[in-house]
Amino acid sequence: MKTALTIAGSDCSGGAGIQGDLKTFAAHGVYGMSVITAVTAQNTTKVSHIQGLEPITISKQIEAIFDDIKVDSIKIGMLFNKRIITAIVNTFKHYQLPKIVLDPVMISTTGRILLKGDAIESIVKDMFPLCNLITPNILEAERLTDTPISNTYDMETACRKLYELGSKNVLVKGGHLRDTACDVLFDGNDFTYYNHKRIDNPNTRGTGCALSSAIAANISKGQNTVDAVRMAKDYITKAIAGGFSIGSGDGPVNHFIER
Ligand SMILES: Nc1ncnc2c1ncn2[C@@H]1O[C@H](COP(=O)(O)OP(=O)(O)O)[C@@H](O)[C@H]1O
Ligand SMILES: Cc1ncc(COP(=O)(O)O)c(N)n1
Repeated sequence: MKTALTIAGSDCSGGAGIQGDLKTFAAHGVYGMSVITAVTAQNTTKVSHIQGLEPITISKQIEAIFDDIKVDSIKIGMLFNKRIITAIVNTFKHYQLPKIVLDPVMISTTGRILLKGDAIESIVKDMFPLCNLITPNILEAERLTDTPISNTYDMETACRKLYELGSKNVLVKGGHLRDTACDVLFDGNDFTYYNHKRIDNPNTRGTGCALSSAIAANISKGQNTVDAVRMAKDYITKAIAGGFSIGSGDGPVNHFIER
């Protein structure tokens, strides 16, 4: 059985974060494990509370897993603050790491800041160079490159700038574009486009979390990055088409679809 580890925040309502990641791993037939960075109280309408965990609690979770179990890939999501990032990076130094897929989560769909301002610099400096792939959405790519993005040409430019920050591959996600849901991958030489039609379904909570976890799961199963992203994009497209309403806000994507 292949394994995958998510290092992310808890979403008690089960759509995004650790809960969405573990559902994605399970749907891929990969044994999922989790290191929780922060506990959020959130639902389909808002994030009402965030408690970042103490760095020692995060380091100890990482050690418990790596001291005992082979980890075939890591997905990283909500990191919340600089102390948490430093703890993870320092603990990582003791282990041989598998490929890392990092979703630089900054703001929830419901509008709450999930990454403090001073943490952005640490992610870029200390984490990006450890990554096989980073998967910013348009807003995150704009913030990280300080450049507005309104089309796929701008996405390519952002990919080039982000690549210089140290990750081996960059995927800029186009879920926030108006007409298409086109994602652009850059490996330092070539661009790969993953172009799907936009699906008209508001139930898209957890899309970014599910996409990055699906990529990690595919990498655990031996896929290269280009194919792992292609398969994950097919997965998320179906999961969004099957997204359903569970509360008064936007509902979650559906991991229980026929494949
Ligand atoms: N309405 C949609 N129809 C089809 N694909 C979508 C839609 N919204 C998002 N996606 C896809 O879902 C994935 C997550 O993208 P995005 O929404 O940009 O990220 P995030 O959840 O981090 O904001 C990407 O592959 C994106 O293209
Ligand atoms: C713990 C956690 N991690 C990530 C997200 C982002 O997901 P979304 O963009 O769907 O709000 C979230 N809302 N909560």
